[in-house]
Amino acid sequence: MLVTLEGLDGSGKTTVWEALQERYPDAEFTREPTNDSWYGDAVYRSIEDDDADPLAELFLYTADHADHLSRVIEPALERGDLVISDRYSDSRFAYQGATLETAEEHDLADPLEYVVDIHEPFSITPDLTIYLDLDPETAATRAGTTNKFERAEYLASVRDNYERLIERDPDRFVRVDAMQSPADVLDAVTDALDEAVSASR
Ligand SMILES: Nc1ncnc2c1ncn2[C@@H]1O[C@H](COP(=O)(O)OP(=O)(O)OP(=O)(O)O)[C@@H](O)[C@H]1O
Ligand SMILES: Cc1cn([C@H]2C[C@H](O)[C@@H](COP(=O)(O)O)O2)c(=O)[nH]c1=O
Repeated sequence: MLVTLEGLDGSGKTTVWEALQERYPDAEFTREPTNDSWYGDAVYRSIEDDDADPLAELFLYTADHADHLSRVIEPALERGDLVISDRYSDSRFAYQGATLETAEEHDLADPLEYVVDIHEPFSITPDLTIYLDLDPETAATRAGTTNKFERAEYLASVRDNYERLIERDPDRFVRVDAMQSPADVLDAVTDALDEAVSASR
């Protein structure tokens, strides 16, 4: 079973992902961008480059995703493991969808749909996606505005894209209010996860 954690920068995904490791010691915990491959290294270089071409950046993230799938996710799912990923393809749909929306050099009719279509032939849709919902201003403040993505105005359009994704596939998403205390957020995530894991047995 594949479970993903999604949300804006600073929404608390990594805090939750780390806490879940105690509760699910046998699960495969993983993340995107990956932090153990040269594909992930290339993505982190692009994140630091304010002038990166948005389409080139999309394909770097997508290359990292393809490697992540074949090297980590597919083998774990074949073993029957529970896989919990801190960010996954919805991050690309929401973030690169937003970046390409304002990219003057690339005139795509619907950038979010374009990014979804690129993934369609090879990617795996998560069984459950937990969306930590937070307003863009709080997200940018918590994230510390350390890279080009962590700005409230940009995060507002990323949030709109997450709403579109939830609307397209409401049964896959569980929305958790990320303004709650970390303990309450963790409780809500754990409830959703426990329920999905029991239902899959
Ligand atoms: N529920 C919460 N309430 C208040 N602060 C929180 C909460 N959850 C996490 N934080 C704090 O917000 C900051 C960002 O948290 P975290 O790194 O878990 O977010 P993230 O979604 O993984 O961010 P990013 O996508 O930028 O890596 C950290 O300082 C963390 O301690
Ligand atoms: C997977 C993925 C991530 N991003 C962005 C979101 C963040 O600002 C950075 C790094 O992620 P982290 O969780 O803060 O380490 O990358 C993106 O734009 N597109 C993606 O597919």
